[in-house]
Amino acid sequence: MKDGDPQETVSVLKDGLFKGKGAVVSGAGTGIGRGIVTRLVGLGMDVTGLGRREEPLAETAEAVKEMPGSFRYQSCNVRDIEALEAAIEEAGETHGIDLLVNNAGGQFFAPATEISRRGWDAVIDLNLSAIFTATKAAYPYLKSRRGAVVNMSLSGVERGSMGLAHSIAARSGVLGMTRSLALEWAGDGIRLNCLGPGTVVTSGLSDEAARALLDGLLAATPMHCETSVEEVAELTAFLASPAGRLMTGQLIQIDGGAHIGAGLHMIGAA
Ligand SMILES: CCCCCCCCC/C=C/C(=O)SCCNC(=O)CCNC(=O)[C@H](O)C(C)(C)COP(=O)(O)OP(=O)(O)OC[C@H]1O[C@@H](n2cnc3c(N)ncnc32)[C@H](O)[C@@H]1OP(=O)(O)O
Ligand SMILES: NC(=O)C1=CN([C@@H]2O[C@H](COP(=O)(O)OP(=O)(O)OC[C@H]3O[C@@H](n4cnc5c(N)ncnc54)[C@H](OP(=O)(O)O)[C@@H]3O)[C@@H](O)[C@H]2O)C=CC1
Repeated sequence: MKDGDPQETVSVLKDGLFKGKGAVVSGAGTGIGRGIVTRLVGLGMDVTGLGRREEPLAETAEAVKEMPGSFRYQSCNVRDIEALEAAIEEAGETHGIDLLVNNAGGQFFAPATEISRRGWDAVIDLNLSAIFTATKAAYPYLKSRRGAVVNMSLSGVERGSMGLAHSIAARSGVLGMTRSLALEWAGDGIRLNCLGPGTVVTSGLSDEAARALLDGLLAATPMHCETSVEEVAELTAFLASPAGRLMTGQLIQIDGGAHIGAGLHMIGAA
């Protein structure tokens, strides 16, 4: 994003759009999650943020405190089923859930031969099972508001990716689950979609190995660009807005064409 302030540049939704609406965003203390919270609260939403560490969540709270909506947070490990269910219920009872953003996620980068069963389970728990738990727990609240779910996925999830067998398996599972629940819950007016960002330069991609791959990733992206946090946030808000009313069961890739080029799926091949 080269022109002007990124938020200004990509903001197309109208002020006050989400006044009186409620959301839950996981992974709300950093990166994409913080960007989504910032946009939703800016549009007037009351948002509960989840994450394990309090400090980054408190920083998000500080960043949005003057904005039209509100932000509260709870320390919660989304791999702890009971804690996650309790956090969703509390948010639902406090401000209702018009939007659930399952954004917390991540993985380590390793060839399949170096992924232990515990490593596999950790990545599947975080990137697949936790999303099912949160979405199921949010169902009654989503139903009463005819709400929406946005599941954070990866660009190129429908292709394989070297070094990411566990994560791609989990996120492919989320895509299948998203489409299945889009069918099951369509009659309740609940819509579910996946977003597939390309390369977003956040603290999650700041280690040395990731930085070393970044240039290659961007070179292999047809539009030769990163995806900004603000672009992912605006699209998330769009999907929850009345303009997204007929969109459900979709994977929307916001990646400068990476998924149709020699993008993320070729990571490690270079
Ligand atoms: C580089 C370029 C990237 C480039 C990658 C490009 C990706 C595309 C874009 C995606 C970007 C992002 O997702 S950005 C977000 C990135 N942020 C993150 O990924 C942070 C979140 N990640 C995590 O918390 C961890 O990776 C995760 C494993 C999921 C959970 O960690 P836990 O603390 O619960 O688990 P641990 O106790 O540490 O480990 C559990 C098991 O996993 C194994 N394990 C952990 N790390 C391992 C590793 N590097 N290689 C092998 N095995 C590993 C351990 O050995 C354990 O198995 P045993 O030894 O058998 O006991
Ligand atoms: N950056 C990128 O290029 C891309 C990222 N993505 C995906 O977007 C999402 C956000 O990534 P990004 O912002 O870049 O990375 P970050 O590492 O900054 O964000 C991950 C967030 O998830 C939270 N989290 C991780 N594990 C848990 C857990 N067990 N319980 C609760 N919260 C947890 C972390 O908080 P805490 O550690 O405090 O728990 C952190 O806030 C992830 O799913 C990522 O895989 C997808 C495509 C590209």
